[in-house]
Amino acid sequence: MYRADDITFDAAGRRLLDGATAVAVPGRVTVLIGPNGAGKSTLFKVLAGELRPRHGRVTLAGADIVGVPPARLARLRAVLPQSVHVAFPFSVAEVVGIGVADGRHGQARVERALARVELSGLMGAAYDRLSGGEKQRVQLARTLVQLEAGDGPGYLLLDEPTASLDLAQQLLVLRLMRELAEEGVGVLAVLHDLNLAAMAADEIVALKGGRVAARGTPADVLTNARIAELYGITARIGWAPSTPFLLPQSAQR
Ligand SMILES: Nc1ncnc2c1ncn2[C@@H]1O[C@H](COP(=O)(O)OP(=O)(O)OP(=O)(O)O)[C@@H](O)[C@H]1O
Repeated sequence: MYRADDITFDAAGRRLLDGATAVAVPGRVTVLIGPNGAGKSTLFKVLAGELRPRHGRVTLAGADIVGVPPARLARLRAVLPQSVHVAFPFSVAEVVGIGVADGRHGQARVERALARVELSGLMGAAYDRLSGGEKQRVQLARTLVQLEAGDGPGYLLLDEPTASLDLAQQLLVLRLMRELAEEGVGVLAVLHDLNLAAMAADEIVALKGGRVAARGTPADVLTNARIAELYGITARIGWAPSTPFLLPQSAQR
């Protein structure tokens, strides 16, 4: 398992995370939700090894990731951050194959990954000319190549992977997350959209004020009381058929 346990993180004299725990489990999809400023991206960056916690540990298969060499870490887990800046005029295929395009195998992996995100037609296109949503799917394809070239199914961390995608592409990403989990990958994603979270997640972890406010199945977590506590709104909750969906109603006064 890939665990961030009891994480406390401070910045600029503020406690951004306060004893938060999140776990990516092979074969399962875990989704982090919570209001703006809850600490989701901070916890994500701690998990990814980008930020060092003040207290708590991040471990992969029992080993503290601090001691895992970066090249080994890259073969065990792939990370899709919220935004990626590509400074050079690379083609789509070059971005997708960054770091792992080893000859014929690399080329085949790049082609497979682009087909999975339905962007085969853009293989030779200039990355910097793509739309925001296309860039996001190209970056997702990059993580697929990285996982395929890695040691074992591995783990995939996604920060807001559906942020600039239309409805069809959101569903594509959800379907990919599920397929990867079925292939044994441990998937952990930050999602804002609670309906997408309900559709995607085996387990939801809800953060508020840097603490875990709730965790469990979508049906456990997405209740009226929790939604009010987390977001200060009321919501109408329906079922489709056993997955909850939410219609936000009004801010609580
Ligand atoms: N380096 C930093 N220094 C000071 N405060 C920070 C720093 N990084 C984040 N914060 C603050 O920490 C809080 C949590 O930020 P974070 O980005 O983790 O929240 P989030 O849950 O991902 O929010 P959002 O949904 O808006 O993306 C916010 O109030 C943010 O302003």
